Amino acid sequence: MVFKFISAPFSRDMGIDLGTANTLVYIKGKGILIREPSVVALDSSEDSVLAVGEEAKKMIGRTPGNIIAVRPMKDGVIADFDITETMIRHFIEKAHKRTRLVRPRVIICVPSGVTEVEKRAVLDAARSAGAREAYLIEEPMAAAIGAGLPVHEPTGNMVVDIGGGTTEVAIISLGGIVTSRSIRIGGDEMDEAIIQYIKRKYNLMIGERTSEEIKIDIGSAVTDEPEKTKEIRGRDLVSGLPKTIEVTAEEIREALEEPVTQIMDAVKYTLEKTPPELSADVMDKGIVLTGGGSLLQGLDRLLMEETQMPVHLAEEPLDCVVKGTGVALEELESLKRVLITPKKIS
Ligand SMILES: Nc1ncnc2c1ncn2[C@@H]1O[C@H](COP(=O)(O)OP(=O)(O)OP(=O)(O)O)[C@@H](O)[C@H]1O
Repeated sequence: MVFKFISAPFSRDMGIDLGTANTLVYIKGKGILIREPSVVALDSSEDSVLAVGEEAKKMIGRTPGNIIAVRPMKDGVIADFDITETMIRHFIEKAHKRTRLVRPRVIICVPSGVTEVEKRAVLDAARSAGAREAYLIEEPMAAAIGAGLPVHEPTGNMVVDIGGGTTEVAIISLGGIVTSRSIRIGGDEMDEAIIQYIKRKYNLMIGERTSEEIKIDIGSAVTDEPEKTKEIRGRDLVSGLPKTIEVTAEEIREALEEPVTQIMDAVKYTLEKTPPELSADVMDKGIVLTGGGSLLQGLDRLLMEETQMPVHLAEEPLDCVVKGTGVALEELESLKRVLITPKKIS
């Protein structure tokens, strides 16, 4: 007997977490298919795109004069619209294996601080990249949905999403954001703080990638192993030559103190502005941390000490936002209320 497999038709509707550091794409019915750095490499002499994503990230800080590696979403806003559009188009096409037969519905997650002009720009980029309908969802809402919080219930849910460029703090109840605060401090700022610290203390210049590695390997908000060390390489600012030094976990904790304190202050500020009934709910259920920055060692513990509230790190914090856009896609009709732009574009 010959079996004939007929592939079930599946919708290519997609959710995109357009992050400062990483872009993730969720395809309805399939899950997360793309997870790549939000970086585009350009050849400035020919004005052409050389690489997008992982391949482009490898070029950061290592490019010859005519090639530039750009992060179009620096600081949680669209720093360069044309390049952002190129990046969105690339990821949409990649997720569709470069077929252009299906015009998908797309939900894009943007930081809550973006301006109306930027929102329109993202929608236009999605449309020109082939979307049939495009919607926007705010990052803290997507993060809360993705972390499995009951956002529709009449109860206070607090989410702190620490991304690359921004930290978004929000209290959500009944499908809406009641109080929120968005600051331009996130993982990137932590990397920068490490660069500045090493420069000040050791007269050594290190690059963004090295500094991110230091943060991930030995960085912390409160450290249990202050003596732990890491060897790092950079350029001596006096001799101009390459040099290797050792830094301790305690030094890196000190370097990260300022951005970490700013995140703590943003959470406390939001709690102060929260209506009492909702803060009582948060007191019971706790604060949920999402986003890659929340993986900084000891950050959850410090937040617990500073707020005297329970703090939970979401499962797979880097994926919460895109998972939230995925849920929004699956339940588009009932969730339209939480989408910023319910009006379809076509
Ligand atoms: N284990 C870790 N410890 C500390 N930081 C980490 C860890 N893993 C990832 N990060 C940091 O998380 C950040 C990226 O997080 P994420 O992908 O959630 O941000 P994003 O969604 O791209 O940014 P945004 O939300 O600002 O648009 C980077 O700064 C990265 O260095």
